[in-house]
Amino acid sequence: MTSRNVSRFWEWGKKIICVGRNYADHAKELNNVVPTEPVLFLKTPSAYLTEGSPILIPKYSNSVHHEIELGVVIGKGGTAILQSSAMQHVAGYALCLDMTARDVQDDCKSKGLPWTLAKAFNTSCPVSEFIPKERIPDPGNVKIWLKVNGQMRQNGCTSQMIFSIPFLISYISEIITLEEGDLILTGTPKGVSAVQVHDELHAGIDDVVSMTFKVGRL
Ligand SMILES: CC(=O)CC(=O)C(=O)O
Ligand SMILES: [Mg+2]
Repeated sequence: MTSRNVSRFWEWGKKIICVGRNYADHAKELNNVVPTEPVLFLKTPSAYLTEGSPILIPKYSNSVHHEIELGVVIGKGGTAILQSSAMQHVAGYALCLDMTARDVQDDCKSKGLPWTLAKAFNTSCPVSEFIPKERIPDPGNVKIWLKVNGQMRQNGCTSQMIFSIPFLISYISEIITLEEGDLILTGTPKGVSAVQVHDELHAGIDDVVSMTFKVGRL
């Protein structure tokens, strides 16, 4: 038994594993090919942000995009987890933002460089409160939405994911051992766009959870 409470997973310093291009409509809006295998990248724990503190646009970017995503919080670790038992490793969920310095990412892509500067900067992973798994009986069919200053920008459904949550847990755990407190970001639907200083981002999962973040600059 651990004395820590997974409902405050962002304080644990564990891994943030992100899946990219998991929605065909988003891959297409950025002129990316629709993948046949998951595209993975990482954020560091200093990317975590909870409500009440602002998202900070880094000095080196002029185009930071919002990406609303369903996050899966791991409750029981494992390596080479079978798809059939993958959901037993889930403690719950969180609504997450994969804030992305798109101009930097485009530059990295053109030079064949890794995406760390674009994806892993401090405050690049705002998260909602923890949602126990019982509150989302079918995580493969929930609506995730995001408004900027009251205007709907992203309004997708996790049923549009190319790779399901059990598949992702199994696939990732073959490569990277999953631990209690890790977070998997499952990709974003279409509608990503640049945010500006003083913007207000308001997002939700069906009627399960909502969260609000303001945007600032370093
Ligand atoms: C092109 C991307 O930034 C991929 C990504 O993060 C996604 O959610 O899709
Ligand atoms: Mg993303």
